[in-house]
Amino acid sequence: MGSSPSSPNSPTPPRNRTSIAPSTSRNSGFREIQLQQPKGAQSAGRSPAPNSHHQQSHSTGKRHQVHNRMDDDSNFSDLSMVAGQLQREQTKFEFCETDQPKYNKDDMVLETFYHQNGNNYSCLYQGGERLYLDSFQSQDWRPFPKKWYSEGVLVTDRFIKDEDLLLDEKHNIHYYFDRNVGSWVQLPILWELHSDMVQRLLAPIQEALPDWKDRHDILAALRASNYDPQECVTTYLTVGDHESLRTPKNSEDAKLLEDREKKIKYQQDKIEQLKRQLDKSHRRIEQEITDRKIAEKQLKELQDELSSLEVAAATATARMEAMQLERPKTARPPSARPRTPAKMPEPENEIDPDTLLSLNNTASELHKSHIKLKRQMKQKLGELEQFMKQLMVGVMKIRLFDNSQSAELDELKELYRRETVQRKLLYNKLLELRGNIRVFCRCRYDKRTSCCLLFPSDHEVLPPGVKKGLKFDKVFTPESTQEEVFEEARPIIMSCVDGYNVCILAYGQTGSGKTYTMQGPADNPGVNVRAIKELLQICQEKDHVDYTLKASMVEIYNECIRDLLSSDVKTLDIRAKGNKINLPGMMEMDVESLKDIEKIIKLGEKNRSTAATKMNSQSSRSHLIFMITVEGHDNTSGSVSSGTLTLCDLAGSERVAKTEAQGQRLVEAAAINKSLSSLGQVFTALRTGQLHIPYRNSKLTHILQPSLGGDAKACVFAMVSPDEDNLAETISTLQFGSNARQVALGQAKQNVRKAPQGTFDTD
Ligand SMILES: Nc1ncnc2c1ncn2[C@@H]1O[C@H](COP(=O)(O)OP(=O)(O)OP(=O)(O)O)[C@@H](O)[C@H]1O
Repeated sequence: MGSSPSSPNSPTPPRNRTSIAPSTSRNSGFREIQLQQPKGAQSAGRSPAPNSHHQQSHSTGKRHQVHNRMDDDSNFSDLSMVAGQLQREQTKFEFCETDQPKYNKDDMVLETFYHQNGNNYSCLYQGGERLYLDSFQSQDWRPFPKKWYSEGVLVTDRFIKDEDLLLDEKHNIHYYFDRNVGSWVQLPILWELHSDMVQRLLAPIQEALPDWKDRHDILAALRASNYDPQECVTTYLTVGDHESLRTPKNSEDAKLLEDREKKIKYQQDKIEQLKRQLDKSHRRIEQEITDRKIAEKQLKELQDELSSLEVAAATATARMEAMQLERPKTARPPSARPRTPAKMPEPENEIDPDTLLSLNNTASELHKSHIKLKRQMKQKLGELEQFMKQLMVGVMKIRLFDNSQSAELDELKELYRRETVQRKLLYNKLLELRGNIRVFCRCRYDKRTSCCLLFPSDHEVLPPGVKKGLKFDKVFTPESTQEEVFEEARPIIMSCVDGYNVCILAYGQTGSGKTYTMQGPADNPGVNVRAIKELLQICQEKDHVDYTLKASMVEIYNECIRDLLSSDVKTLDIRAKGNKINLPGMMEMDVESLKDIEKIIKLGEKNRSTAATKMNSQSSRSHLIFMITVEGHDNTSGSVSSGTLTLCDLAGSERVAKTEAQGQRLVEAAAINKSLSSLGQVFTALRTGQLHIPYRNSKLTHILQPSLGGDAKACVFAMVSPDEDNLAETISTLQFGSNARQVALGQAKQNVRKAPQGTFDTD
């Protein structure tokens, strides 16, 4: 929409004020105009009051500086006269921007702008900004065009006070009660900053976090925390960086997310690098310790050798001295020996002087080698000492490095954790912006027939004979694979682990491929098995959280809920506890692996076909609902989260007339039609923001209430046939999907609490 008004407050007629009259203003330069509304006058076409109780209390509330004089009948004729004159003459007003009244900074003022072309608009003025309401139906506030200052008259109606405001908690939207027309009007988000209520909530946050100055940021965080200041502060402290609490601009969300992911990747790489360095240092320390052990061993060997040499030297010296003492006289110098050997035999213990000489030489050699060894030993000891010193310095250095690295590692881990939290916040924000209900269209593959539908883009389907294509979050053509289909549903599985109620359902006429998409053949499974596999994998990856998964399976046949996991396929009742649903006595089975799930699905299918045979019905005539509750106990924070994944294969949506159903088939068809049209009504009520959502109109919508309300995320598959013969059903399915796609659920709420509590209670 452009900046200039497309139309006045139309299709809603302008306010039904019958007269206006100028009077003198308190503020110079502003023409104060008194308004009068005749008794019983109502502005037709205004949105209905969301809460009649509030309406009543406000309509009797006190007025603030209002120039309306509702009871002053004496002005009536004067005012009528001036209004008539204004409209007749198409007055060229002289009012200009500088003429506006001097309101206080935080005043929130409701005004009416009377355009010279005869239309009038509700305006809001606050802190220098003025907005006008372009259409009551869309509640679309736009900046007040500057040129209008010379094209009409602005009239101060009233100052909006806290008691005039109403917070619609489901949608987090503030309304104010427009007493002049007796209806509620949505406030633009940023005006909340000026409401007394929001200011009261801002005060404790600013007191707790004085560094957090940007009030727009705080408001965004408050909205994200459901207006709970305590939760807002806790989130800020958990995340540790208020950047993450900023509501990013829609167009920048994806980029922000990408940046965060890059940062996380960078930090993960750095952690890896540090880990590698740490490993290297540990290996170095180990090597040095081994070297030291070898050196110590060598030293010990040298010492042993030295001591044995010392012993040998001492023994030799002693023997030599003893011999010298015993034979001093018998020993002769070699020169004195006779040239011919003497005939007399040598006495037995007389030692040959040569031997003595050689022994002497040996002793002196030994002595020399002893001295040499001692020297070497001393040198080696000095070297070893030096080496030990170096080793100690090395070990110290490595220890220091180790400490600093582990500190850095801790810091990086903390950063990583923060980034992950921020990524999650952004991711949820992105999902919210995309809408908590995502609707996909899938056209079944059929080799017997060509496809009658056109697919102008990945997001549009154009049936033959229809001028404008119907838009979806994604369109899957007959050639799309089961993997591609699941890829689009995958992101919400993560949300289930985080404590959100999540629902995936397939809607469409019989034979359009609902069961193929949800269940799929064994060798090419559909969304159900892939979703549960993903769920189990995510749960396994989070090692600080203990998860308990429980599965249950029910079918709704002729408005009767049957427990497919109980041996006697008993029927169940629904009990409601607020937004939560109990199915007393419903069988729940523990799930730890994919095998458990396969067994459960097999058991459910067996019981389903047995029940169908007994009832003489077909299984496709009932809605199949498979529920997995995921309860997580966080060992670090002690919090308990609980989410439910609901997988729903709806019964065929074909019309009774077309199937020419009779007897039991007619009863079945009527029950299916009732529940599917209730589902449509729920989507319509959510889309139009009705206060009452008719969940209880059918067992199907009642069971799905926790997954379709304001605190859930859902994926709807609108399944269509490629065959032209089924065109009427195809268009009806596409319209159903398109209707569901326009549903804007409120901010999804995480089910995180202190004490365990199941969404689907079986007691
Ligand atoms: N994308 C596809 N590729 C190949 N075959 C498909 C595809 N979609 C459906 N089929 C086949 O079309 C037939 C009908 O599909 P399916 O049983 O899933 O329809 P349905 O909508 O669940 O019907 P019902 O409402 O009766 O349960 C099956 O034989 C199925 O194998």
